[in-house]
Amino acid sequence: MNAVIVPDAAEPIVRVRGLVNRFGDQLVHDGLDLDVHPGEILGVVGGSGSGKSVLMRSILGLHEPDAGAIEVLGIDARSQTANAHREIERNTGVLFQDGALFSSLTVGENVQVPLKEYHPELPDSLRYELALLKVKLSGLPADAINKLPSQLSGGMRKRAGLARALALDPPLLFLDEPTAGLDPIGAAAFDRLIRTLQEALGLTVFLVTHDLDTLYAICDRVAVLADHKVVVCAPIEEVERYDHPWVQDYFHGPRARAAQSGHARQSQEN
Ligand SMILES: Nc1ncnc2c1ncn2[C@@H]1O[C@H](COP(=O)(O)OP(=O)(O)OP(=O)(O)O)[C@@H](O)[C@H]1O
Repeated sequence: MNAVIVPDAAEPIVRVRGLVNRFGDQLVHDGLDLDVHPGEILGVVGGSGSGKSVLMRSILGLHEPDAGAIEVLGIDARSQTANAHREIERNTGVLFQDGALFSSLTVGENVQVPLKEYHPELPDSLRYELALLKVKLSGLPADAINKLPSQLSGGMRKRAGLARALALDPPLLFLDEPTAGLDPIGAAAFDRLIRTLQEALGLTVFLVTHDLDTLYAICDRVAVLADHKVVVCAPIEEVERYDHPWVQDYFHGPRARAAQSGHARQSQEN
């Protein structure tokens, strides 16, 4: 039986060392190092094709890297054993970009998929109640539980995906561009939801994003992928000042100025 792992507060919850990924002649990662600290929201940014998704998939054991070491909650993610794979799956929730819900299952049935897999001993009624709790926790109305994904808006589908990611109470949550495709008000609400859940549940969050507002609003640290590695990983105020062409373009372009002034305005209001 795979149990929930309580993260060691003194150790990185994810540790990546010397990661190498290539596809044919194309080098994606070349000696990439990264630590994710317990209890933080880490934003991962980088240009299109810089390898954010491949990094996330490598950490989750969904992609086999060419070289390097990856530890997740003390488990060797590169170990080929089925038990290591299940331990990681049991302790991580993942929200993929499109929600990745089963289209023929209702929201409630989708949320119950991991519960059925890891807790087959639970009676159906209790599994339903647990799914309902996660649906509500994710900010959906209770009646969404009986709807099919096609009956929901894009934002609601993301919330349903989040409910499923939280089904097993994982200590570690991976979010792949959670605000992509949402309008600015919906995106800000989703950011707030992630921060609230992270604080209430003590989660660690690995968040791949292009959304500058998200970085300013909720990320404790930001890791920038460029030149096949993490060139800087620090609180956003430090990252903004980092002397690297991509970082300077990204954090000092017109969109960044809008996000920064919005963030400053919000901080003043609070
Ligand atoms: N299975 C694969 N086969 C071949 N090439 C791949 C595969 N997966 C990813 N790549 C390549 O690896 C590079 C990094 O891809 P990845 O999806 O990680 O980028 P990303 O930083 O997430 O980009 P985006 O911001 O556009 O989503 C890209 O050039 C991509 O084409």
